[in-house]
Amino acid sequence: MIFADLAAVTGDAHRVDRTAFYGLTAASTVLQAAATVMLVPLFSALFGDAPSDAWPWVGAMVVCLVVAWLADMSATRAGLRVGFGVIDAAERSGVAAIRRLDTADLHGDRASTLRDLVTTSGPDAVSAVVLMFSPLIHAALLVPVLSIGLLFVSWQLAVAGFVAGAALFGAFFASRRAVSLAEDDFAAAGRDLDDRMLEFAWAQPTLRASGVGPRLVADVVARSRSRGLRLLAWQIPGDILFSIVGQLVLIALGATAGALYLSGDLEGSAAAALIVVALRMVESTGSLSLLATPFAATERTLADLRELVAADDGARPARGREPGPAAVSLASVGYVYPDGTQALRDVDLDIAAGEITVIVGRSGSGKSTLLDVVAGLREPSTGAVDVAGEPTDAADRLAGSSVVFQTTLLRPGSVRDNVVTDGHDVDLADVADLARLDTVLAGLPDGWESRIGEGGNALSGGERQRVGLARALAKPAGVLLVDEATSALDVITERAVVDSLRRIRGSRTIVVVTHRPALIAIADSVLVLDDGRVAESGPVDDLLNRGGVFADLWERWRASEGWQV
Ligand SMILES: Nc1ncnc2c1ncn2[C@@H]1O[C@H](COP(=O)(O)OP(=O)(O)OP(=O)(O)O)[C@@H](O)[C@H]1O
Repeated sequence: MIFADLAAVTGDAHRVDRTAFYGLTAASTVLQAAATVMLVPLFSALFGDAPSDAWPWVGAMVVCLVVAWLADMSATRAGLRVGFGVIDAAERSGVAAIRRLDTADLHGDRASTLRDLVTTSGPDAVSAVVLMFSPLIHAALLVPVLSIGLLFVSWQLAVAGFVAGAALFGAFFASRRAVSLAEDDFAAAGRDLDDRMLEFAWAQPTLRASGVGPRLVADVVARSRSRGLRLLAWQIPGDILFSIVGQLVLIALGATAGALYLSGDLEGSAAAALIVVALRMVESTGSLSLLATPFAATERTLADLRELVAADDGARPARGREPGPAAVSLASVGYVYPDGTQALRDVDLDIAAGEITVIVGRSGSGKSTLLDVVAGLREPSTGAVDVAGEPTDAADRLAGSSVVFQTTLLRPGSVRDNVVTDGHDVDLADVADLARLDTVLAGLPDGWESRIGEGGNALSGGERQRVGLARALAKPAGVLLVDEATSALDVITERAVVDSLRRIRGSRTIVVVTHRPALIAIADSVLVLDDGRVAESGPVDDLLNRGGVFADLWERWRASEGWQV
């Protein structure tokens, strides 16, 4: 339902504006209906024995119309504020959703829906609130209110008014339904086209060589065009149906008034006034015929936005709750990339809350993919991931974990901007101490306020990683994931990172992808991946004693690094 969707998208922050918008629009409609029905006594007085009796009615009409006009102006302002609430929601939740996008999503309709929502449909909804909701409320209320007013003149006319209103709304919803179905078809064809273009871009050499690619794209363009024509073809009968019903309503009301006049139940002046009332009824609902197409589009946009906002809210950590370390368990987790590469197969894993787990394995064995799944950056293709004993989806895990990536990207701004990214209350001194960022800050001209990143102070790889670690620690998440961050660190910084992980041990569940002995040495348990499967797992000493894959890898790393644990 479009009103419920608007409320869900704009939220509590716009509750007052929405109430003001609906209330003032309804008040204006009732006043306009009252002014229209006043034509009946006004005409009777004007053409009766004492025409001067018409003045009070003229005065009342003017008052009603002026107050209605003032209410409309205030309603428009409130409606615009609600519209801006829609844009805010589209931008905020759209950007959050784009940040959560998995590569697999690019090969479906999600990316193009998101693009439309953030760039066009969301902003279009600003004007839609005023230009569409107002006439809709107006038309929906005016006919019944006019019909109630007609009860004071003649019950037959009131009944005719109610029937006419029902017919006009029936015509509106029928044409809106037809347009909506054709639009779904058209949108599906558009998404198909997006998919084919991406597919063509990815697999160009093969598709070009086989000569199939251009034909596939041409076919899908032709399909999209034919659905576009079908959409047009549905819009036209919708409009025609509405104007036919409008004419019939006018004739029926005119005929009822004429019959009542001929039977002597209605004065001539009242019958003349009623023709004006009937015209007003048809004219106010007539604007609905033009709204069928944009209405269907706005309905879809608001429904999509509502889903987006709900997903975004779900991705936010519960406010005021300081998450403790959480157990993580994976059951039969598999992951297949869109190109068919099976990166994980049947992975079972139990990580106790507060433990440090290190994932090792040869290049391409699936370590980063596994970390991405736990981080909520990817949804597994099969299997399930539970956190703190609860089943989760990617959005839950994204909200409950923080990640240090192999390289830390800095955005233009201060060190503080780069560390405190989600507006949480953070003890910066503590974070700087834990991430060993204090020595980096000491070397910068303005400490936390020093500009870094593009156009700012250049930081070394090790310094960037410490900013990355501080950023991850600043997020109050129960799970900390580290993806080979130490490969970019010098030995001194690496020792500092190992030291900070030791110090936060127990306060978060930590999972590290690495092949560095210094990090492996602090692990409570090690998981060895091989071709996407768990080859071995257990405490370091057990695995070394077992003399399997891990013992082999360990010897090689130590030999190549000359590192003494
Ligand atoms: N975006 C992608 N699309 C398709 N295949 C991918 C993608 N990313 C990784 N892969 C493949 O998935 C498998 C696992 O990759 P992953 O990066 O998880 O391994 P890894 O153990 O982290 O490797 P490395 O140590 O080299 O970083 C590999 O075969 C890799 O080629």
